[in-house]
Amino acid sequence: MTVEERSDIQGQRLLPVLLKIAEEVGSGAGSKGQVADYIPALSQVDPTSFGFAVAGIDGEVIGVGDWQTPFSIQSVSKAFSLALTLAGSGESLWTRVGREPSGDPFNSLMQLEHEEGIPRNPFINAGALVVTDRLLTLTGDASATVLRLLRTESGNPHVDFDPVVAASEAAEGDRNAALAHFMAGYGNLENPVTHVLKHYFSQCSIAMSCRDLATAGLFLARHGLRGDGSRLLDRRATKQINSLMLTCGAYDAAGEFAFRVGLPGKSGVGGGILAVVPGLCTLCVWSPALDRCGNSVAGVDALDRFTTLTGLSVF
Ligand SMILES: NC(=O)CC[C@H](N)C(=O)O
Repeated sequence: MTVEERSDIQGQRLLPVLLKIAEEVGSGAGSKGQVADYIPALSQVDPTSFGFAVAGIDGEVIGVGDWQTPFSIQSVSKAFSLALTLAGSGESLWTRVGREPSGDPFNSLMQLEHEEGIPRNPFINAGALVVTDRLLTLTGDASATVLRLLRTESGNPHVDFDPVVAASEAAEGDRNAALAHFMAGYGNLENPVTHVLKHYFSQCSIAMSCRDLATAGLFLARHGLRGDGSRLLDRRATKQINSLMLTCGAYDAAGEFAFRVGLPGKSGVGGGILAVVPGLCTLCVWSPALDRCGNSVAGVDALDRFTTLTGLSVF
């Protein structure tokens, strides 16, 4: 038996765990932390929202709370653009972006100057901009390629960009523009800054529910296999993405996330977190109130409790 064939998640067994977490954590969602307010579209989201979904590698999905409500996936999209880029161009990406935790905020410029335009990892904004740039060269339309993957793997053809969110990201995008121009100055972008930014903002604006995001991320739990059984990534690349999610997926709180949750995870300032139990399932939790590093307060708490209660962590 290979790891891909390990048993199903036995959703009925896990449902009481999710219900307990929804009661203990979800009921207090919004009481700690702040909803992202750098763009109006995100600041208007109800801070008390809480959803949690678990998707098994066989496709079974269970969830509680607002698990079917779409939210802005923001930086969770970075895991998918990285997967597509590694699938398309393999190892060559690693000459242009590093693999070490940054220890700095996700939109920091400081480190980029020290390291001469080579971002520390693909999950800080600078690194994600390089990944988007590569995907743009590879496909001609980076954000449409990410959207197509998310639609196909979630099985939901209605997953879409949110043009209002994308437009306000662009309107408030000076920091990301600075990062992109800076890297262009070091010769680390292949496409015009405006194109790269447009595709980056679009991929961040995609709206999805916990149900759809957990399902779409299952290739990370299936060692690279897509829902139809075809291969998106080889085992090695999938292992590498999961490893990066563990070490770099929660910005400058990645150490704290690994300490508490014990799983690869990627968070976004929309309040979503996608986590992976390799060989078994994916988890997606959403609650919009964030800590000072930009991670969902209730989301991290819920994942911490889930892995503790079930023993489903990589440790
Ligand atoms: N950490 C995030 O989710 C950041 C995404 C956001 N769109 C930005 O680029 O600032």
